[in-house]
Amino acid sequence: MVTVRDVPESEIDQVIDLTGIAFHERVDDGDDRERHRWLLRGARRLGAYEDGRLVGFVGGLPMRMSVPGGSLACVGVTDVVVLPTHRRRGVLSAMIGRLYEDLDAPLAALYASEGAIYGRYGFGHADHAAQIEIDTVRPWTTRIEPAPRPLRMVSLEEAPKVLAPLYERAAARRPGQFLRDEEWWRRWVLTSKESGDDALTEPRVVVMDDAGYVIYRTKLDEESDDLGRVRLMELEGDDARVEAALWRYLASIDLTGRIRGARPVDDLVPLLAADPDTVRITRTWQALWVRLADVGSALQGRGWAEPVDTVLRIVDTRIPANDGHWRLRVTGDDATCERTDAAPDLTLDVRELGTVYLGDTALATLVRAGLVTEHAPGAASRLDRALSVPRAPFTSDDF
Ligand SMILES: CC(=O)SCCNC(=O)CCNC(=O)[C@H](O)C(C)(C)COP(=O)(O)OP(=O)(O)OC[C@H]1O[C@@H](n2cnc3c(N)ncnc32)[C@H](O)[C@@H]1OP(=O)(O)O
Repeated sequence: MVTVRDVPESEIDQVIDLTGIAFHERVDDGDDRERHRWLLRGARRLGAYEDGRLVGFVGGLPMRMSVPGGSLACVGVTDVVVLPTHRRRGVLSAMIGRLYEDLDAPLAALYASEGAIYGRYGFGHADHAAQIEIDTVRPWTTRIEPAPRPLRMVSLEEAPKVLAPLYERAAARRPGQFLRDEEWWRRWVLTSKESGDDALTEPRVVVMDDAGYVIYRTKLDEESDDLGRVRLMELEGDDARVEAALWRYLASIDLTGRIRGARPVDDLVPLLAADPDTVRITRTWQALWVRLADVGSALQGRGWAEPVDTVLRIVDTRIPANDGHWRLRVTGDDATCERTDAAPDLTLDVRELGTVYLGDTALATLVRAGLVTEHAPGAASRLDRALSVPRAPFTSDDF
């Protein structure tokens, strides 16, 4: 018989060993394990136990996510694992059920190892990422004049303080970003570990003071005579000229001939490049999944692009407090979302609400796909106009 309960701090190493088995990873003693311990110490830890032995785990990180017009508390769901000997017996469902009993944030979010898993728990894919590759073998220039201000390389020690205000501004402009404290910067972002590629250098940080920054790693191609590569981790600029200067800097790094990185789908670089043939989007993928844990607070807590007054029939089989009719009324800067008995304009599963919440996918497209029912003609398009965001949502942090 499997039971679900909190995992004490003393058992964190057992959790890490379990994740190694489920994710097919080596978990050596060392920096990676210490980093993982740190992450789990700060998490809500739910374990599934059989005869006192840990057979499943779900972690919940207390995070804060940028949403249109501000930020909201969000549980970052991580390290979801079940021992291979116990799979497909409902262990994950039991752990998620327990997690949902006392989620203390309007939102939950996760990265899915497989897209087929989390829709049933009310998560919808909420943003996309694009893999951008830039050929920089020949001199690379931009169509606009890059900001002429100097760039300086900053040590990893100094970086969190310098980058924090720049990142906060960037997160305020773009939904889907997680706010960071100094420890998160040091242990999670600016770390030489977990790059997924041992040949990559530690992160390099280059800043244009009070305007933008780039974090990247580099790697020489030892198997061929090709030039090395720049692995872009983050690039944020307050305006296009600052971004142009940062891209041009990356393109000019000696002994490298290619830049590669995961970027927002509306990244400016394909437009900025003087020779657009040098920039390729090699693939796009669904990145973060979002779950509205508390529909009322999540809808009330985000900013809206236009006034709207609509009734939604939300179907939520896992969190009953969300299930039912909700009236969303947005006037000026004020938004209310309350229960109602009124007839709905739209009927949708809470999963679909996660998909449209950050402005990534249009509700009208979900109506077209037969996933949302529109009772009042035009209701989806009206809500889409209110949901719309000036920049595509994107998430830099992986967890
Ligand atoms: C945020 C993250 O950490 S993502 C990482 C997820 N973890 C992994 O990929 C590691 C390897 N896999 C595992 O550890 C496990 O197989 C898990 C966690 C994915 C699933 O755990 P299980 O205990 O087997 O899931 P459980 O038995 O509760 O299944 C619940 C439902 O999900 C379905 N399901 C579970 N895993 C999958 C999957 N990989 N693909 C499709 N459906 C799945 C089951 O069929 C079941 O469906 P039903 O409710 O219609 O009957």
